[in-house]
Amino acid sequence: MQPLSTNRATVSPPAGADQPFIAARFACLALATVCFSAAAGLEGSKMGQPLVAALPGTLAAAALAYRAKPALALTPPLTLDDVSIKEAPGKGEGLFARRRIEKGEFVMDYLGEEMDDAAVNERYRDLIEARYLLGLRGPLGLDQTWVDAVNPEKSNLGRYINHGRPASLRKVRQRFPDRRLRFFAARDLEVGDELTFDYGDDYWLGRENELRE
Ligand SMILES: C[S@@+](CC[C@H](N)C(=O)[O-])C[C@H]1O[C@@H](n2cnc3c(N)ncnc32)[C@H](O)[C@@H]1O
Repeated sequence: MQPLSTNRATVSPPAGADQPFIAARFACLALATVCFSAAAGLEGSKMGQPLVAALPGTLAAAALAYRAKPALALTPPLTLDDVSIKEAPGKGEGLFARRRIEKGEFVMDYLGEEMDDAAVNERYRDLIEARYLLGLRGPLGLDQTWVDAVNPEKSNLGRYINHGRPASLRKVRQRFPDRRLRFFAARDLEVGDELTFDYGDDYWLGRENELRE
């Protein structure tokens, strides 16, 4: 887990920061395709053998390609130089752009206290009280890690991002090397635009009356 305090670093990320990851993904896929084609093109009538031989490498390259985007090092997260915390009518406080944020730019992760089911049950008798709690499912949805950003001292600016639909941020769920939710700009944001992500329908069950899209 990264440091949890609100990030006030002054470094601003360059625009279009997720383009290298898209390039990496395509490069890996291209490599996988080349390996596969080379193996499949080997002489002989037993096509099955080279195909089987190429399979592990192809799968590994495809997995790497799939994971490359979120797992590679990113530009620094946005700070209070780039965004501000302001009143968002009907939603409490929210996060707003202080400068133009370009589509594809890395915004930040959702950081907070990492908890297991037992810790969550101990903290909250009813999950409706858990307004800053995010569940990150593992492979096949078998286990779940919780991130609770209720404490501003143990979370980051991600806790101020309100729900929106359509959202101005795109979510990327990272599972490797650690589990986290990352935000990228889904479109160009102008100064004053609100940063939002889609919380999902489940979040609003029992809270329907509060919702302002
Ligand atoms: C993670 S917090 C977001 C930051 C919060 N607005 C604040 O002031 O700290 C989630 C809570 O914000 C409010 N909220 C977020 N998006 C909303 C929306 N679209 N409509 C109404 N309330 C919203 C709800 O109270 C929700 O439980």
